[in-house]
Amino acid sequence: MRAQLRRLRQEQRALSAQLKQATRAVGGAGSEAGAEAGSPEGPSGNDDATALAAAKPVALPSSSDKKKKAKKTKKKATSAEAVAPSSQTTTPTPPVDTRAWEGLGLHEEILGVLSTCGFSAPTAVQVACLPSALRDRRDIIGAAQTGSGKTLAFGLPIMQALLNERHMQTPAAAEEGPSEGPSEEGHGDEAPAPAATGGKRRGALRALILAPTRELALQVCSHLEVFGRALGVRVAPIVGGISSQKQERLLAHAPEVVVATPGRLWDQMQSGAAHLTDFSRLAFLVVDEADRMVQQGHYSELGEILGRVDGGSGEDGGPAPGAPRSMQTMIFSATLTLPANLRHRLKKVRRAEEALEGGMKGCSLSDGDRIVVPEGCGMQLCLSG
Ligand SMILES: Nc1ncnc2c1ncn2[C@@H]1O[C@H](COP(=O)(O)OP(=O)(O)OP(=O)(O)O)[C@@H](O)[C@H]1O
Repeated sequence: MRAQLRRLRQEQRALSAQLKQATRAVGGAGSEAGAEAGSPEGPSGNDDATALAAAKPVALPSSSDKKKKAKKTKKKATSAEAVAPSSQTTTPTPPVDTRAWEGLGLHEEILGVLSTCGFSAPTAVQVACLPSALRDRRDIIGAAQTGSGKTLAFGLPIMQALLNERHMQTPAAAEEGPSEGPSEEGHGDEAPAPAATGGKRRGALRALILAPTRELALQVCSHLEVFGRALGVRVAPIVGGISSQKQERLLAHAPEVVVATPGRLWDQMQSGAAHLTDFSRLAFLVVDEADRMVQQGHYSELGEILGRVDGGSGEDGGPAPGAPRSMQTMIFSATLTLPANLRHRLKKVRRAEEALEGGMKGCSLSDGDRIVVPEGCGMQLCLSG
């Protein structure tokens, strides 16, 4: 019995030594990543969380990081100049093989960014959405769980379209590659214009992404900025918590991509903010977390915004001069596929459908439990687990 006990103790000691060694190894790498990425945890942070971040060789925030960052952002956003850190220092990681992305129709430069981000393969929702969005330029209703990679499912088609445009317009300048990315201050503020524009600010808003909360909007913005910096596409947020001076500065740079919450965007639109009066060149409208959008009481602002974006004058509902000719609409939600309370959720989506009338033409909900996308309506339904 004693011998058995001794053996057990020895095994326990050996195990705990192994555990310590492993923790040190992981903690070291995690601390580095945390410190470089400006992790709030720092070297002495939560081991598990930093280990996860370190294990994922990506510049973009992981889901756990996103939650931490959302909290951090929430705190920061209450101060006058608050925006989430856009220029996260990237952890230098060896580029990964991106052959798994081939066949989806992505530009080589985008594959390059995916490689440096460490994204070796697309997620299911990305596989489901990208070909339809990129090649067929179809409208998308995308539904997939939180953390499944929806941001790039709608973000990459936007980046690709702007990149293609740049290549077509100024092949010589495009070969020179993008200029320096946005400043460390964040979210494109005071950044130089991309080289492809010959130093001039590009004019019109090309993509509008709506998210229900400022935290989500800032997360999406940060994700896309990683690509924007590399590709010379300016991305900026319009959310509460950013001072009006800072907001003006951001818009003065005429970002091609704006990520906004409906409330703040509508305020800015009503006050005639520069860059938000002409949607005639808008090529993408994305509504992220569409069901939450309705839950969070953005219904009326969303309706107003979509009215303007869709070319309604806002008064008689008729098409405004210069209304966008061919806008691609993508509506994403994390919750459409969850079986629990599906009917309940669909009721909310039905209201969302009304609010999003402009973007969901031709798509309806059946009496049962699924969204009906009629054949040939030009809309792709992408569901993923
Ligand atoms: N192809 C990929 N390979 C590896 N990681 C990826 C890939 N695409 C996205 N990610 C990472 O997965 C995480 C979740 O992605 P994303 O934020 O787009 O998910 P989401 O579905 O929008 O989640 P949420 O509903 O919470 O916004 C992010 O950290 C992102 O950097």
